[in-house]
Amino acid sequence: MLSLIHIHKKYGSHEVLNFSEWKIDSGIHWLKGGNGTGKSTLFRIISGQTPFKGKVELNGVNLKKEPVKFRSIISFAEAEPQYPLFITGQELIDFYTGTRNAKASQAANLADYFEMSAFLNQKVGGYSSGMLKKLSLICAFIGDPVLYILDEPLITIDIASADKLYQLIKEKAAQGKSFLLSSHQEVSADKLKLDGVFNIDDKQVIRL
Ligand SMILES: Nc1ncnc2c1ncn2[C@@H]1O[C@H](COP(=O)(O)OP(=O)(O)OP(=O)(O)O)[C@@H](O)[C@H]1O
Repeated sequence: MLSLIHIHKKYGSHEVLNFSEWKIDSGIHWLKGGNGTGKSTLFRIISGQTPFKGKVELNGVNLKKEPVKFRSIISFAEAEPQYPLFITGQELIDFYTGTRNAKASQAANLADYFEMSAFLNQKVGGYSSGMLKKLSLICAFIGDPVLYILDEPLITIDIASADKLYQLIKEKAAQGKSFLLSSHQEVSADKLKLDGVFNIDDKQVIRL
């Protein structure tokens, strides 16, 4: 499903990632690693958000050769989402719905599911960190991508929302969708059956 070949990533002279190959099949995958080991960097590479050396392919679609097609089949939720403070949640959702050719009803259902509907006409600048995170998760689930990349999806959201997120991931995975998750908290096996657990160590991605 996803393959990364000969990946090199530096910020200035600071090399963060350097490995020859990482391949994963479809399923739910969890990426571990201490602070600053490169999890977010790896996710940004796969989602086409940062320049890198190497090759990334998802279901045979090459990120560098077909960037628009590639981006249309992935969804990425940042660990710490940042949006212009003056837009409303609804405006952001409408943007995602439009660019992903999704139905407005899908976003409305997601907003209801995460109990965000009442806040969507407020400006994002007034949101709490948990509300902002839930908005980013709603946006990530808009459309019909192949792979969902959720960077630290559990931070700042309450327990009920985390359980809802687990449920949604399970439903999507049952439909054949794949997930790449990072979390400093343990993902308990009774909540989510993981197909792969990986660690970033010494610039490499290692299966645990
Ligand atoms: N935009 C950037 N410019 C310069 N250095 C960066 C940038 N982004 C990340 N880094 C550096 O790259 C390294 C990896 O950072 P990254 O955010 O990918 O780690 P992480 O594993 O996600 O960390 P955490 O668990 O703390 O969120 C760190 O040393 C960080 O300082």
